[in-house]
Amino acid sequence: MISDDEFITHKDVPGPTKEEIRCLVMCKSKVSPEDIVVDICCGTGGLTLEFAKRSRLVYAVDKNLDALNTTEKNLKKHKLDKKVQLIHSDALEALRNIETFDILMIGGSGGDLPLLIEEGYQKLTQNGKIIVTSILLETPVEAVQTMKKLQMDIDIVDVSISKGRVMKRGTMMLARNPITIVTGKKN
Ligand SMILES: C[S@@+](CC[C@H](N)C(=O)[O-])C[C@H]1O[C@@H](n2cnc3c(N)ncnc32)[C@H](O)[C@@H]1O
Repeated sequence: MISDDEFITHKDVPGPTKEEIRCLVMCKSKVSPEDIVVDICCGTGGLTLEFAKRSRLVYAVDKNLDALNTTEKNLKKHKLDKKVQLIHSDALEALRNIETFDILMIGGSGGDLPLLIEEGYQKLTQNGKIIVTSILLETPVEAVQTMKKLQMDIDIVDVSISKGRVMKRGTMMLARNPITIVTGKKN
């Protein structure tokens, strides 16, 4: 796993998905070296880079050019740029133009989540997975409702991570936002 402080960041782009959450996403995705992955809403590239290390090809999509440029810088820094195709586009439009894939990662939806899941499902290979990570309460509910309609196998994990800061007097545990990870597998 790449440490959080090894990512180049940009003031107008949300930082990378935290290392411990990336770890869980990789575990839930069961990504393999043959897989094609689509990471929509790639942001700083936190998940794009982890998938690139473990798969055949990643399509990284973001509508914000600063985000794509930041992802590109991080890919170059970690020598993973050959594995990734960057797409500057709205998520739904990008999905409509990609033929097929094994894993669809949705790390932000801009309000189109059910549509994204439905469109992604059509292109997903047998046993392929759609993963949704969220800090909002409503997003996992929307994801589960849509995946249920599509008769996917659904796994839901909600994690609250605290990181320890070692100080002179002792160690202070600092809480981070709870994150929900919803994974749907196509039957
Ligand atoms: C929280 S960040 C993703 C962080 C990323 N997973 C990482 O680990 O670095 C969300 C990103 O989603 C992008 N985004 C939001 N709605 C979008 C949409 N409809 N189409 C494409 N990108 C979108 C934003 O521009 C932003 O860069």
